[in-house]
Amino acid sequence: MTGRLLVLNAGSSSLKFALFDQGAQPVRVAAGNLSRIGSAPWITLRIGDEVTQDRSAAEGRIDLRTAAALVFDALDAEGLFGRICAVGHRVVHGGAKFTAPVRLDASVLGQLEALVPLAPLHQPHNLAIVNFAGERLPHAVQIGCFDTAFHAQRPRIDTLYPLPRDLSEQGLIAYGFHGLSYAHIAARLRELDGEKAGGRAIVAHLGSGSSLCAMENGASMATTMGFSALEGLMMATRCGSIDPGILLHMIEAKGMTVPQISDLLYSRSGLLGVSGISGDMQVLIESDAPEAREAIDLFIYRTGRAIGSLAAVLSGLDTLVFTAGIGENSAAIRQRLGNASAWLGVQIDTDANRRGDAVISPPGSAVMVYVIPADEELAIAEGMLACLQTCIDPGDHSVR
Ligand SMILES: Nc1ncnc2c1ncn2[C@@H]1O[C@H](COP(=O)(O)OP(=O)(O)O)[C@@H](O)[C@H]1O
Ligand SMILES: CC(=O)OP(=O)(O)O
Ligand SMILES: [Mg+2]
Repeated sequence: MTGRLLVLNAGSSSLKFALFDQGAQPVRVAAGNLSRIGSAPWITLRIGDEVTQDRSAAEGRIDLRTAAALVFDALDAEGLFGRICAVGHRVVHGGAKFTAPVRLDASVLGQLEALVPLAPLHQPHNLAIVNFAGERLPHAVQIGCFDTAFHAQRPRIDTLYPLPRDLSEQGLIAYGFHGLSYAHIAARLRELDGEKAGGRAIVAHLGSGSSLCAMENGASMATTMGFSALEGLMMATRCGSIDPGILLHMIEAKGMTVPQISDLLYSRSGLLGVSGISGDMQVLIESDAPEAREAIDLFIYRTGRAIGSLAAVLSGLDTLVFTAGIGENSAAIRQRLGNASAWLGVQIDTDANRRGDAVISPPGSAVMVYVIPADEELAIAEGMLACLQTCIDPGDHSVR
């Protein structure tokens, strides 16, 4: 009997999880999501095609370690806890060093801990979940797969900031994130379009955290997130790109401390900050408040502008892909971003978009527009298999 792979994908508003049978290719046997961890935690679990859990998971805000405990309990209750031989984790920041899946031993974990200040909404929670999984499944191998890895080979010019050279050499460069999602989308585009993989493509990963990736034949050429997961698009609670002069003003004129500024930029800005209501796009869409409307308008404006900027990197556009929570579920946001990108040749078929079809551009349009579900879990499971084959002896799970 083969072992099973448990995948844990901690995002800023959710803990997604999946169980795969180990084989030449990973075969998914169960999957679920503990969403809205910051407001009203809700868990869904699907085994095969059957939804076995779809319920409130806790009262009010929980941390990710608690979320992991709830997920482990849900798996246990369904009898899915045995046979897990490896746990794969989405680790948001791999820095300059970790550009491929790696076994999470004490030395690696120490190095990843040092990157916590660069991704405070994610990295500490990722590592807390690794520790938790190690306690609950002490015999399972733990493997980290990195959001930064997919972007590591992109042109150097896109990684540089116009700062003194010695700072770039110290690692103050743009890393880019959401790479596990982009790797999966690139693989799907390759299935749909062969080696061209959509040619000059922009992938819009619009979730709680949002970013864009410009791809050429499936390879990352440019991306909107940078040194940290703060840069680029306006997000649920993160500001995205702002004038760094604002930070100087906060420090000099307002006397704000580093933790106060960090809290402002990561947790009190974006859709939440502008609306004053919520960082959840669905809540804002359903609201009549003018502040909610303005927050959505700003999200569209800035995302549309960024699509234009990445199209300039690609010198044109053949393919546009929407993915992640907002990209997959909101026809209204897709329509508005399509309209904002009409000058690039983007057209949206209103009915196909409303139905959420896989292709939402009309036949014969200059730019193919797809909706492709994010599947970071599959990208992680594939990374785990590669790591188990290359760096771990399958016999005893010890490092070769
Ligand atoms: N039907 C919908 N309309 C608009 N936004 C939606 C819809 N469904 C989900 N979302 C948004 O998707 C976001 C969560 O996306 P997700 O990719 O799961 O985030 P993360 O992985 O960062 O936790 C939430 O902000 C939620 O509002
Ligand atoms: C990197 C990042 O922002 O991830 P998420 O969208 O899952 O919060
Ligand atoms: Mg996510």
